[in-house]
Amino acid sequence: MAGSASILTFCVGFNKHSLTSAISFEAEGGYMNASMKNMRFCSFLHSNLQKLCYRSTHKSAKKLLDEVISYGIASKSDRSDMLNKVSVLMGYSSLEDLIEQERIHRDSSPDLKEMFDEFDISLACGRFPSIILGNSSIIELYNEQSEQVDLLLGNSCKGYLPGAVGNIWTEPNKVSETWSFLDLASSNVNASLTKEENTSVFPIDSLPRASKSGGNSDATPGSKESDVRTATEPPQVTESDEFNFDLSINSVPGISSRHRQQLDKSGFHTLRKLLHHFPRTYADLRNAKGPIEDGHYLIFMGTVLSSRGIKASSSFSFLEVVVECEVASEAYPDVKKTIYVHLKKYFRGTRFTCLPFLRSLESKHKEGDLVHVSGKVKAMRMEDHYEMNEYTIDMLNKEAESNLQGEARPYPVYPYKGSLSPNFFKDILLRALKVLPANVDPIPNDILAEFSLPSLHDAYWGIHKPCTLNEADLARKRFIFDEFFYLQLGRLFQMLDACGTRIEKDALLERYQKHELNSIAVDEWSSLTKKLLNSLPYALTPSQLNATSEIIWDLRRPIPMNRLLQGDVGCGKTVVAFLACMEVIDAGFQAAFMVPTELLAIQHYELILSLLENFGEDHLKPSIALLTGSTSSKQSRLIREGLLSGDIAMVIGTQSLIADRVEFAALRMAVVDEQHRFGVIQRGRFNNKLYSTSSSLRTSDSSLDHSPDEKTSMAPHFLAMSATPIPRTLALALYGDMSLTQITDLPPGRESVETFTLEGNEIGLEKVYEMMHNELQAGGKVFLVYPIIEESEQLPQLHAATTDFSSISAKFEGYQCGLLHGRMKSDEKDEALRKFRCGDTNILLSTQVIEIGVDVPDASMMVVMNAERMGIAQLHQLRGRVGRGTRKSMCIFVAATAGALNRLKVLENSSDGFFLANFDLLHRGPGNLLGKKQSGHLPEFPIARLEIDGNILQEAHLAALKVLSTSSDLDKFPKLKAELSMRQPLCLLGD
Ligand SMILES: Nc1ncnc2c1ncn2[C@@H]1O[C@H](COP(=O)(O)OP(=O)(O)OP(=O)(O)O)[C@@H](O)[C@H]1O
Repeated sequence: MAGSASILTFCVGFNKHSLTSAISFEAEGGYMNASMKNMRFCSFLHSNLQKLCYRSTHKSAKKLLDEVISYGIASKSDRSDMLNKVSVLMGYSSLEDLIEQERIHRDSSPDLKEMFDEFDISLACGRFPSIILGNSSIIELYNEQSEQVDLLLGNSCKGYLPGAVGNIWTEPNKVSETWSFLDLASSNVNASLTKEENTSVFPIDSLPRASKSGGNSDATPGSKESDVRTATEPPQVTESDEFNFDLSINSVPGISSRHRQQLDKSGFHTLRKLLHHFPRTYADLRNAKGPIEDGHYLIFMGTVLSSRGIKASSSFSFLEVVVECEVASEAYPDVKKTIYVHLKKYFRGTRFTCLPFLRSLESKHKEGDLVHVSGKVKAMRMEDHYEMNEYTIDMLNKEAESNLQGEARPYPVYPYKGSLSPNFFKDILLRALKVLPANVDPIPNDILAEFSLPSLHDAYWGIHKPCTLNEADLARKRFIFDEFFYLQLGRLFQMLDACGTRIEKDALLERYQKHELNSIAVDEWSSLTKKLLNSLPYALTPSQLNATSEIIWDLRRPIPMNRLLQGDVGCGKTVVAFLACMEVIDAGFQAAFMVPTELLAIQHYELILSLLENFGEDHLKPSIALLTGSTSSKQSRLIREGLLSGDIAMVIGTQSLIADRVEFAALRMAVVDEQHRFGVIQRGRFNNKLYSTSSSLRTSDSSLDHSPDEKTSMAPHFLAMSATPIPRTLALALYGDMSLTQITDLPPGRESVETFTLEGNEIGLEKVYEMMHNELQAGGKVFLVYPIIEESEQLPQLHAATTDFSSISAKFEGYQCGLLHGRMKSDEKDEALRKFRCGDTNILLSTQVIEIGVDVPDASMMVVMNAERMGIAQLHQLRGRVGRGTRKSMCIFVAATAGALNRLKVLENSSDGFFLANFDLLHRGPGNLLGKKQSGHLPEFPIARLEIDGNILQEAHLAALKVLSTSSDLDKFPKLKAELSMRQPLCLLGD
């Protein structure tokens, strides 16, 4: 969409979609370039909300109506809050959900898509592979809030915003009292740095560009620089020794004190911060070649013919700027013809009809000024005259002029930052570039050459002053590479730092570099491990065997394992982890197994006990304990004593395992199930539980590399498990130091779960109940999953487990219903699950507590209410609770609105957890895939996007390994070490 003007125009008649579009647009920054838009949106929202409230008799709806009156003057967070509530009132689970649905709706409706595409200036950059319009956010080194922060954080709202160029609506009522403010904020008409302003700084051309870098310079076609880059005066800083990216902005010559203050106010304190203010996109300054058709978004360059502020009536005025442009004639492409573009901007209100205001407006553009205009064209009556009511206009300087004559080069378009205009950035950045010494790159040349990267010097030039789009693209790749590279380098550096000896360091590096699998064959597994293997009622799948062998190989190494075991739901990870635990227990050590819920802890505990039953002789059985929040204090004291003395070999439990009071005699392995439900910090806490010697634990000759007596402190091996398959790139970003083991096959005999999506209206629910009846009659068991426990006033559209309990019981007479939710006591939950498992209950109404790990192999049907509230990966996890046995199973996702079904459809067609996790990553971003807890530990990548730049992350990982194999303490690369500590103070790295 181009602007709220157009959105509101087509929203005149109320329908749900128009309100959705407007809210979605507003939330995504509709207000962001001109705060006065809120007034307009506010009235629109209010009037439509009134209509909604007639339909809803709910008290909260009325209250919301009162609140929305103040939308226009509310703070950003309050506005966000209001939009959220309106979204919920409309039947969406949240504002984010509304945007998601809106996007899907738009994508699936050709008409709407066309309408949106029409405004999409990404068309102008379609040929530009990696710079994505509106997505290259401003680098925030200091994290201060930019004026242009979207209402919604999160990725869901990015990706189809047209950005400043497309946003046009101007509501003059809020134009600042001082008209001088107008050029900066009153519209999207980009405030140009006027010639007068330019006089306060030295002429750019007097500043030299440092000579071309000595790095991998031939990777960048940067040699075709125009004369503006030539040197005539000595630079302020050219010696790379003296140079530092974190120098104050004062090192850039020729900045007036006013501009310095403005820069400072906008957070540009250092050269690095300034240089990382990247262009939002690049425009092609050559005038349109193809036919000029109504409604097309086009870019022209030309000279201003006239600029007039016209009073049309006592309360109505407009500005008309006419730009003369030369374009290729349609009939004869080689022949030029002249066209006239009329840029029009309207003002309503008596204040805007007075002469000084109009004069001030027209003086912004002078006759003969070279300008670059872009916007939606509409033919006027006169031939070769076109109108643009939604436009941006940029003043061009000499450089652009010379470009026009010579070879066209991409024209960088910068985002506004505070009161600083795009043109100001063009100017100041050119000055900053000129003080860059050629040899500033901390990354060694051979690494640059190996990964075909331009030097840093060339990359800065390439991104700010590219000669070609490829050059800009390559430069952008370099900056993404840097973001990933320093992250990986920091993590690996810290890991190596923790290794005591050279041998350990080499072993660690070798492990990362070797791609072939290292594994220990079953014959060589310890006797206890083999005993457990033989006690299993089934044979391991090839994948399970491989995974166990790989883990055991790691366990026999002198350095702590750090491995992520992942596989689809129900693939049998638990038993692999148990086998690994047996391996360390056999060697005389202890193992801890941490799971996110008590229910799961009990389930695992019961499973291992039942497997140990088959062991026969008692004295060979390791002693195993269960420790959760519900364990009585007496019992938990006994367990803690047992762990400290070494009498207990393995403990299964919840987060209580990492409580300070729990100490181990010889903890050698920590397993964390559903790793991403815990923060990375909790994982790190196991490392504090270093073992000390405990000969009492020794039950056989150790096959591990050394016994506890030989070494007194080593962090335990760490095995994380995840059934939300984390795409490899994400895993690398989250845990740069982790090895990955994947279980790729499912136990034999599993049939895929037949999946349906249905709208939760009366007809839909009747259908669901009918299917449930059929399943129960056929002897099946049904999970009925709810988003909340009790009905809530705030969330009237959500089904609730306890509320539905009696109606479901009545509906399914003759069948027993059970209830399971997080507010029940531990033994009540356990009992509810037990009854369901043994068949005493046939329907289990539950909340998402069952999402993780609950294993009832003969449960054959699942119905998920308000499925629209959950992510795809999460729904897949839930679905994994059925189809775990050999019985044919089915899953129904019920969504509150028809619109929400589209997103869920992917689950009907795929049961591949890796595919679905990738889908979630692409559509909702890493934050949503991982959930709040874990995504909080995701590093910030200002320009890289994990979901599409994954290959660069892999390269960065390899490059970091390469550097550290040459010099594990980075002493051979002092510049790199300095840069690393600048970017990521080493004490803050890792966990
Ligand atoms: N090789 C196998 N052959 C047959 N059944 C198996 C095999 N491995 C595991 N199972 C069974 O498959 C079911 C799922 O196993 P498990 O609970 O270990 O899976 P999981 O990967 O941890 O799943 P989730 O992530 O959903 O918790 C269990 O009932 C288990 O007994």
